[in-house]
Amino acid sequence: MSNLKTVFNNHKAFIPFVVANDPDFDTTVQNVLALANNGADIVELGIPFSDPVADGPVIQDADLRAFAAGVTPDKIFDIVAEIRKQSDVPLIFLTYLNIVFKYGYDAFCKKCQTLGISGLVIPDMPYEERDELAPFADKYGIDLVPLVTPTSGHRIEKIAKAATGFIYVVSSLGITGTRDSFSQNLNELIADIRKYTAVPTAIGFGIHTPEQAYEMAEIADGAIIGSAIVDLVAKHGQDAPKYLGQYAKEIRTALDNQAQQAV
Ligand SMILES: O=P(O)(O)OC[C@@H](O)[C@@H](O)c1c[nH]c2ccccc12
Repeated sequence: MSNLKTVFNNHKAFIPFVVANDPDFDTTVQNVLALANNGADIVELGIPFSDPVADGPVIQDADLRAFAAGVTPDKIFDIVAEIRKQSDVPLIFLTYLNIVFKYGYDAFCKKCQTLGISGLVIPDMPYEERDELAPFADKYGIDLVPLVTPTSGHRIEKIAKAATGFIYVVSSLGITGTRDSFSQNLNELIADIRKYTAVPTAIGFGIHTPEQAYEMAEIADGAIIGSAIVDLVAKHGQDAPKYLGQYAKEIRTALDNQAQQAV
């Protein structure tokens, strides 16, 4: 098991997402450092994929920019190595299963351990198929962070009982992208998860304002933000680190205010 769970101790976690190699190698490194230095607890690095079925247009476009700049899994490992020279912020990969399969389960997980990648979020790997990868993740101490959605229903028990690191609670049905409202049943969903595990929960999908982050932190242990950040990268290109830093500060403040309220 990795260091992920401890991030949540007495703290609302901020988990931003960026696409690796968008728009290039150096900017990705600087973006992650800007997020880490301004309040991110875990940074989720997206590995671009040709058929990202769970992703909306903002992240699809970022994947295309990353491909245009020549991304490969090994280049992403080099990005992580560069980040590691300057930061020990916990990192996780968001990747589709085919990337890991093609690289080789053992080789991929081993590389993650070497570079200090704490966990993997794999949206197209259902619970029922995790046994293929789980032995390798366990061998190298990598958490497989599962997704629970508003339609997980009776599957929540087994998903929660097998979870390590944290549980990614999907705020609403559909694909990634900013939204103005979320599923009405998030409180019940999280109460259901908590019947089976003490592993922390973080909500993602659609969050973009500090107010929404605050609201999600009332319900869960953390907030995950992707498209809003990727959108800043699209707008500002190589100047993005500055904007990501400012944005991270705003979200950090909102989450800390919520935690204060809760005391
Ligand atoms: O972009 P949003 O709506 O803020 O959602 C988080 C998200 O970007 C990130 O966690 C993510 C990117 N691609 C995914 C695919 C599936 C699940 C989650 C993701």
